[in-house]
Amino acid sequence: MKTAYTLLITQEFVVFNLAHGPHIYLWKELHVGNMSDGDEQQSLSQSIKGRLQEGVQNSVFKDKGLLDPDTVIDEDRIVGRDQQLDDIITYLRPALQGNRPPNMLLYGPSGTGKSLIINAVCQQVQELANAQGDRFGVIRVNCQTIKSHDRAVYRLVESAAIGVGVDPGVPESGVSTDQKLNRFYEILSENFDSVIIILDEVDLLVGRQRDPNDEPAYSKLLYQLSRASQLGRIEGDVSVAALTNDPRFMENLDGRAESSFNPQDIVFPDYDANQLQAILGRRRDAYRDDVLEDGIIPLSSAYAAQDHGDARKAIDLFRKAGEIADRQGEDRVREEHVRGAQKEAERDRTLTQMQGLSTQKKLSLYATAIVPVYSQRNLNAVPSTVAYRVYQYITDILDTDEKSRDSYLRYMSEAETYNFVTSDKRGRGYGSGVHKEYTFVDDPEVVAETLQSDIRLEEIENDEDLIRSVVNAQIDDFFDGK
Ligand SMILES: Nc1ncnc2c1ncn2[C@@H]1O[C@H](COP(=O)(O)OP(=O)(O)OP(=O)(O)O)[C@@H](O)[C@H]1O
Repeated sequence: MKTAYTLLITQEFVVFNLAHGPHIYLWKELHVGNMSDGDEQQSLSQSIKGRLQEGVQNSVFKDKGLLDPDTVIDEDRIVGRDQQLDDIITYLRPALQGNRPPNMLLYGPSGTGKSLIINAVCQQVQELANAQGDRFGVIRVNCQTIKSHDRAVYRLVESAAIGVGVDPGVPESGVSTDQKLNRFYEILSENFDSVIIILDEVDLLVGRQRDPNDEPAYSKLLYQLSRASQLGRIEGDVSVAALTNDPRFMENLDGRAESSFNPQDIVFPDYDANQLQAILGRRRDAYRDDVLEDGIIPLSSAYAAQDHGDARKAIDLFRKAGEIADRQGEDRVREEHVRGAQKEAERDRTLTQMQGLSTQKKLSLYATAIVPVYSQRNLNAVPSTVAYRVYQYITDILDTDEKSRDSYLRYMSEAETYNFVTSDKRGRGYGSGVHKEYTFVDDPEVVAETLQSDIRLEEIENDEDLIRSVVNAQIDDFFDGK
């Protein structure tokens, strides 16, 4: 039965004048469900459920998991990489014949399939080994966030222990690294005939180096693991597969580590736009039938190909475009959604990289970015002279410190090392000298927008027309002036 009441809603309180006196609720509390036994609550739940279901039913995705960065895909979705597959199959075959596979070094830029291919082959070896009654194990550790050699050893213990369902048997701290290493060898000896240790992003395991000449942690670890196997400190066969983006990785290894690790190299080159299209094509069924416009896969691939052919990036764009379509309640994924996804990705990258810059550096970069954005001419490269004058004008309206032209050039060199811009020197004809010009790696509009909110430049929003005319006056002066 419904209760009769009158309602008074203020900004913060809701007053129910019930028969037995007023009841006052905080408006916020009420929103999260204080009327737990009322019809209103039921209809609110129904409406939330309805909206959730509507979101699921109307989604453009059929199997979004296929575009999840961590999904292990079936073999039939792997495109190309035949040479790398052949090599790794050849190197790992001995594991099925009672012999030790060689150590391996897989290198290539990020998103080129290193983890995918090694994991796919290891999975098959594991299935075959199980079928013939051999105990083959795979221990994976991503070294990206591991800060020291000791921590890396503990992570190996932990990963091995979880894999075989035993207690790590050593605490994370309070015992020596050697004790942890011994426990690791013990777990391996007791549980496996053959083991592959996959060290992903191995070059990031640098550890605490007091001196730049100190041996990096990865060098020490690779030495220990390869020696332990050679010296028989582990009963079964142990091989290490190290994955890295750094083609010069071996140059940084200590001599002893280099000679005991002594890996077989497997190179993973960049993908081109056609290969990326094929990779996305095999995951097309992540989407419902007929929701993808024709240009979606080529455009996502083209953007990712510009960025050294990173398959992860192509897949991310392909997924984010669908997420944008869903957010906008549209039933088709259009090219505009891919462009939106690319802008979001650039904005994220810009934001992350900008965190290290000081306000003056950000201002210099902002002044440079708005030149092509506001220019009436088709301007790809920004002359430093124009950008510096715009910088001066902006510091003037903001009433902030104005740094010298040399400082501005220095800040921009730093922006170059962060890969926001590339620079070139260009002559302006006989007797006119040489000037420096900057080209933005990402869309300068995105860089300018991101910087504008980051350094709270809202106060110059009102001066936008004025700044636009200053930019164009400076450009005209530079190109047409004497
Ligand atoms: N040849 C391929 N066929 C199908 N999918 C691929 C292929 N190469 C890469 N991918 C997909 O791209 C994404 C990135 O691949 P992967 O993680 O293997 O790259 P990586 O080279 O190990 O990168 P990183 O160096 O950053 O760790 C994964 O989702 C993977 O499934």
